[in-house]
Amino acid sequence: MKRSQINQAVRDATVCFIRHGWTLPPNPRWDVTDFGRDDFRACGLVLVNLAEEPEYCEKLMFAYPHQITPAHTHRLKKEDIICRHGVLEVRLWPASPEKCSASDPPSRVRVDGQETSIDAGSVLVLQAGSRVTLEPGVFHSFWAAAEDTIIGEVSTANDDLTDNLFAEPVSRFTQVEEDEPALVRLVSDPVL
Ligand SMILES: O=C(CO)[C@@H](O)[C@H](O)CO
Repeated sequence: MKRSQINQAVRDATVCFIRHGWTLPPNPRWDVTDFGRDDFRACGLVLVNLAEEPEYCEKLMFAYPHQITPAHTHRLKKEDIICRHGVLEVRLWPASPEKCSASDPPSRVRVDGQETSIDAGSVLVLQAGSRVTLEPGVFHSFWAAAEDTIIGEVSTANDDLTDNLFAEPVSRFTQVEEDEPALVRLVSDPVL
């Protein structure tokens, strides 16, 4: 990604967070990625790592409408993905998507704490305030289905270097092309 695109995404996410009352801490830990696909508006995510403790983590995320986070699961992390504002759509598979078929028995996930049956590859629509609880091994892909969608994540330990298993080859962190000065430092930027 170009640094100018990253700067614009940080500005757009900041405006959206402020507009809906999500005040960031000083020196937020920004993470902006196109998952190596080089088509950020179609595939990408803006994240702020709010808490990064060994026992628990929290993130605040922003996605443009229909911008997708590609199908992945986690080796160890259990997480709640939360729609904080707007509408969030989450596609779920009990295992790697290419191993699932429509005839598989429905799997159980918890939505707002309630066990729910869901067919492999079907889409959950989360309205603001709702969350889905994902155990390690459950593949998920998500996107914003409305303007100003703000996404929360509360989880066990997060390690984006080693814990993501993507269904298709992607690169978790983007390669940055420096075309203007950086507005913020990303978690993936080299330490100077
Ligand atoms: O786990 C998630 C979303 O499910 C993010 O925290 C990761 O950073 C995506 O790679």
